[in-house]
Amino acid sequence: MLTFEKLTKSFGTKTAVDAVSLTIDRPMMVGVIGRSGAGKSTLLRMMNRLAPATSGSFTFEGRDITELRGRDIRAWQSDCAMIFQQFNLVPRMDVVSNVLHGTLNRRSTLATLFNLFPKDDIYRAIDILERLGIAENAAKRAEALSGGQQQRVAIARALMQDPKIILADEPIASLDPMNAQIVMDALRRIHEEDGRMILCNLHTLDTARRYCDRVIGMRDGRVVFDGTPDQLTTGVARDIYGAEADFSEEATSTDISVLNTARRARLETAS
Ligand SMILES: Nc1ncnc2c1ncn2[C@@H]1O[C@H](COP(=O)(O)OP(=O)(O)OP(=O)(O)O)[C@@H](O)[C@H]1O
Repeated sequence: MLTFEKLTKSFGTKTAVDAVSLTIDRPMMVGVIGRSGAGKSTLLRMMNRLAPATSGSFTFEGRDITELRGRDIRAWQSDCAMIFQQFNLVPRMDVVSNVLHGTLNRRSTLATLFNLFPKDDIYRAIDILERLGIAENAAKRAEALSGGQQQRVAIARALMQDPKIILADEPIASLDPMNAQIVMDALRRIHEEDGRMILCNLHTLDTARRYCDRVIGMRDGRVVFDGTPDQLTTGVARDIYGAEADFSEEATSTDISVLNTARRARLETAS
């Protein structure tokens, strides 16, 4: 269904993604983990065609996405929606208009200019907001919402495109543990209920283990692990993160109870 064949991206002499080859043969929730600079964002940006590949290919349902040009790239970006760590909403615009902007790729410039949206799209946007539990905020400015609510607006905007794939680049990195959980629960539900494929860059091991069907570990642009969450042992994680013997899983955790335990342990050691 989705195949990477020696997909590579270089910036000058730096190879950010180095000959990545893998296949994802059915819609699943895939977590991509690795330390900062491992190439996770660059991989997703190439998939979405926000960045062109230097070499290699990426095919979806038999179509080489790296070969697309112009209008075909925009059509692909509708099928393959992306959400970001910083939400990328229009802060002063109301929530429902932000969600409706998910339809920009299929609307005329004039309609966009005057913010004209078909009634059916408005109803659909509100339905999606309802599904994500934030419909009561539809008329508020995006900037008035909490981070977790804003990320759910961004997910709603992505769903408005009715995408086959959702790419999430560190979707919970700016959120507190409680909101992180709400956003990850929403993504998991969207995968399970709609059968959409979700690829999610994650900083934290426990989130990858808890929510993903498959985990891909990257190090220095290469895939160094590709397996199920239960194969992701501490030893494997240490290898992915290139960490020393003092590597601690808690350092990559967003789970409230794990954080509290780690904090307690640190306090006990200090006293
Ligand atoms: N536009 C760019 N120009 C030059 N180098 C870049 C560019 N984008 C990324 N890089 C480099 O490519 C490498 C991979 O970066 P990338 O952002 O993909 O890593 P990452 O795993 O997503 O890290 P993080 O978790 O910090 O976002 C890094 O060394 C980075 O400095």
